[in-house]
Amino acid sequence: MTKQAVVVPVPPEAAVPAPQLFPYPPPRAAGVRRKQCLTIGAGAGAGAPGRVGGWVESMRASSPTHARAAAALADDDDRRAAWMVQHPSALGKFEQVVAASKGKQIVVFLDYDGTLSPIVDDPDAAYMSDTMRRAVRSVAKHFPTAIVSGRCRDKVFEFVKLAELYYAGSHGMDIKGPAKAYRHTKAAKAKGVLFQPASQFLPMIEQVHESLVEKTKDIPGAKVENNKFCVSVHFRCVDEKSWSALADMVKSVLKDYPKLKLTQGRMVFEVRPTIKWDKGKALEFLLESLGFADCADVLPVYIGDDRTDEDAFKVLRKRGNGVGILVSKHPKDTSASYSLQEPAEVMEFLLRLVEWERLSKARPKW
Ligand SMILES: O=P(O)(O)OC[C@H]1O[C@H](O[C@H]2O[C@H](CO)[C@@H](O)[C@H](O)[C@H]2O)[C@H](O)[C@@H](O)[C@@H]1O
Repeated sequence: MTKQAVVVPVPPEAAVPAPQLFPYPPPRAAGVRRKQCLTIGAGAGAGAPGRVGGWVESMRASSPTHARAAAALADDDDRRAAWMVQHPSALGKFEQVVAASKGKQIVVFLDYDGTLSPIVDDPDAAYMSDTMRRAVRSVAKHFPTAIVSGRCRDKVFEFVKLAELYYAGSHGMDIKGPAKAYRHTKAAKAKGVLFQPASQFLPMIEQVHESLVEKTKDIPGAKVENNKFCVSVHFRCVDEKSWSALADMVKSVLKDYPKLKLTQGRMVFEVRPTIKWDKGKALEFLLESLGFADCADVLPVYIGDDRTDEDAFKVLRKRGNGVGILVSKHPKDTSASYSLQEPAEVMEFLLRLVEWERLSKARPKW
């Protein structure tokens, strides 16, 4: 077993005080540094001198190889143990998680890549297993369930293939509900909901997508993905020596589009409209559409692995209501309260949630 694969158990209850659902401000785990913010605002597309070094550093930080090497240097085991105290396993603390739902309707929000499907080199081959699909289908039978993804909504639907779910594609900028309303929901408007707050950006995103494809075509391994209201530029398969050149190219395209901003995910640049809309806003929108604007009625459970999921974790913290679960094998600065290591653990958690709901007699239903 490699060092990274070692699961550091959460110390016994007696030794470690049970974490609050939402300790605020979120405690910083020892040795975990806040990630550099890569958002480029209006007009700052390519101008900032000396920024390329920062970009490459951040690109390295999103590479597991570098993260592992850095973690090893900084005494990985100790850091992980400290981090796990602050972000215990949602499986290990399952009873604590579901206890918070007493008298409330659980609503489940699931990120796709890295949460329901393993991270792979080819974004077009990020398939979800049939067993995971069955688990998500079972969850949706019991709880309103939404997929919240950076991908184009149609593409994520092609992977998930479950018509009974809500889908929020393009980082929440393209929200669609199932044709049939959930019996668990309280609001009629949840049925057939469609919300696209960035629709005026469509022509601009098309243009930028074309420019990025053209500009990056000579960088081996670079892949530009059109996610409808946003564009991804992947560098997972790009030689590290070309990362700086790629970052420069993306920035040079964006300098003509001050209404677009650049953020970074797992070995990917994400070009998005500057509108104040993200996965956190999508979560709030969906809760309201489902008739659960009031925190007293609902327990949102959000599971995700990426930086963009942090917007949703922050919303849960701000509401003081909900369970944020980060999928990660490594300590990361996060606003989530709990952790799961990988998609296989996400599936186990979902199945346990279904089983718990089946066995639960006392909890009121809507
Ligand atoms: O919000 P998500 O559903 O997590 O989408 C975020 C990005 O996910 C995809 O990229 C990531 O997964 C790929 C396949 O495993 C991997 O090759 C890539 O390195 C990851 O960043 C998707 O392709 C992007 O468009 C999404 O923005």
